[in-house]
Amino acid sequence: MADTNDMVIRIRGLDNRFGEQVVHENLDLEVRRGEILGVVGGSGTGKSVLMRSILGLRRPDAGRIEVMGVDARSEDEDDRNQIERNTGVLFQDGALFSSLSVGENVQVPLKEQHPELPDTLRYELALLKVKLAGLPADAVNKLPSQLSGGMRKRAGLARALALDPPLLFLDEPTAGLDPIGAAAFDELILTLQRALGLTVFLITHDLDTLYTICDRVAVLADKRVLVNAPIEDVERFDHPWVQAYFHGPRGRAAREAGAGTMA
Ligand SMILES: Nc1ncnc2c1ncn2[C@@H]1O[C@H](COP(=O)(O)OP(=O)(O)OP(=O)(O)O)[C@@H](O)[C@H]1O
Repeated sequence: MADTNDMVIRIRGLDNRFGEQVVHENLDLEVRRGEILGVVGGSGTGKSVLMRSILGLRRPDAGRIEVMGVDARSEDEDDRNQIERNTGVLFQDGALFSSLSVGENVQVPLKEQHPELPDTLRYELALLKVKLAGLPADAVNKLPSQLSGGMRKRAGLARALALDPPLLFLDEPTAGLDPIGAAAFDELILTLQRALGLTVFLITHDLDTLYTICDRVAVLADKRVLVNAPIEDVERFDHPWVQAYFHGPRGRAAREAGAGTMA
């Protein structure tokens, strides 16, 4: 059992409802420092709602969420700032401002959190993050519409890393990428996670991502986290969705293709 101090996210008894619809009921989850946690589940099981609750973007109906010791439901400005500084997020659609260049997009969180920084230094920091995300330096002055889908994801990642957060949230980062682009993005996440010592909360449907870079996998089903364990244990979990997902044709292919080759 890991030391409880190693839990960077702790969720207990989480409920989320939309009117009559119950999305989460008494959900518990812990995320350990330095791990890449893959979060999977059928469509509509509440993966994005869970991520938004952790980030404090949605107020749950019940339960307790701590992000590096800070109550995610707190409305105290210092607490909100601390969570914002500790977390970087790559949303599913990249969520870049279309009228701002890539560099300006990356500077948005820097301006909010460090308004005292001179413009030139902010620009240099943005350029550094753009390169860190594997983009060529000239991407910094381009608009998001001038980039490919894969490059836009990298730009979103550069912005997520702007404040050097210890915790990175990725919502379906490889969705919409071709297999080669997806594998390259997986590799980038793993490289950055190792180099920067990040903890990564990664929502995905991509079995290859789970097998190649995730330390543990949490499965959402029946309104809660059904199992949170290394993938070899999750595969064996006796539940119809888990069995269909991991032992269907795609699951078999991903496993045979080289499970754990990168991680
Ligand atoms: N703002 C909202 N108002 C009403 N219902 C919502 C809202 N946000 C999410 N839901 C509902 O909550 C459920 C969970 O949504 P969520 O987006 O978290 O699913 P998901 O697991 O991320 O799905 P997918 O894999 O398809 O992206 C869905 O049924 C969705 O319709």
